[in-house]
Amino acid sequence: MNAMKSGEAAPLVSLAGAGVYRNGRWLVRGVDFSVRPGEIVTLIGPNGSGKSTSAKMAIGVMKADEGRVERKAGLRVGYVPQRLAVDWTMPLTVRRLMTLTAPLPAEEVDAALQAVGIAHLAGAEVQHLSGGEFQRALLARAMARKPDILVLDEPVQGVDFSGEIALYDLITSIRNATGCGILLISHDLHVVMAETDTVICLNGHVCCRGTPAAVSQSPEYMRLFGAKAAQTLAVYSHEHDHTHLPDGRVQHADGSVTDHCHPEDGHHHGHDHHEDHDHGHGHHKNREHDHAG
Ligand SMILES: Nc1ncnc2c1ncn2[C@@H]1O[C@H](COP(=O)(O)OP(=O)(O)OP(=O)(O)O)[C@@H](O)[C@H]1O
Repeated sequence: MNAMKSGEAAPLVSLAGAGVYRNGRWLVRGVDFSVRPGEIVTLIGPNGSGKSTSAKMAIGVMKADEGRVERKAGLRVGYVPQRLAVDWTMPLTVRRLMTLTAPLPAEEVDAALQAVGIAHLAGAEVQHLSGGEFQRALLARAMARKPDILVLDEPVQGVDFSGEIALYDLITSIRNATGCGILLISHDLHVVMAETDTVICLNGHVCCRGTPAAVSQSPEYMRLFGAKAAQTLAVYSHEHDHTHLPDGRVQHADGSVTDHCHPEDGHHHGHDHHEDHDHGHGHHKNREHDHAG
């Protein structure tokens, strides 16, 4: 639990049993989570498991077809999508990128670039930026609008290990400085930002949720990743026992394919505050199912 977070603060966004249905199938169902001011929530899950869809539902970019999605009145959202719809054949400076979709006074552009450590690259062409510099430019662009919630879809894509640690440190310091809530989508199934308050693992539904295990504090982890990494990264250990195929059917761990998840599984069977790191989970019949919402 971090000092910035007020446990009493009303959620900025909250989803209850939310799902999206498109082109004859459910992309994701039964999604429950909320993000409060100062809180960091990380969505993980395999490709196509509904991470981006859930984040888009949370901020209203995609409409939920079931369940409830509530947002604080007047919520300001800073969204860094996985991909930008930009014509990369055209030269584009970092400064121009900052004002591409909405005007921003020059001094605010400079301040935002300064805050993410790339003030010296204001005149550089976006095409020439490294992966880490590009993600910083996108962060600056989102932060310049002083959002209540920052939604980052895979912010460490194309970034090496040390760059990843530096970016997570930056995200933490942005949270500490502004108190904004952060909804992060991670491409890594098992290693998440240590500052994460809640990990939500999606697999077409909420598969499990919990805090990142405190293994990052363990001597073994420090030996493996180094002390600096151990401060920033934590392991979230779990197993998936089934995969949702693109045609809507479900492939189970034994290779069998059925039309649905097993009926007793429900759409989501979270076991809150899953903190043991050796203990995988599956669709065990005797496990407590989370059908809230
Ligand atoms: N607008 C849409 N219309 C129809 N299907 C969609 C739409 N957006 C996403 N999908 C499908 O929904 C599923 C979930 O996609 P989503 O992008 O949420 O997954 P993800 O977990 O973020 O995946 P990745 O890790 O690959 O980014 C995918 O099968 C995708 O093809």
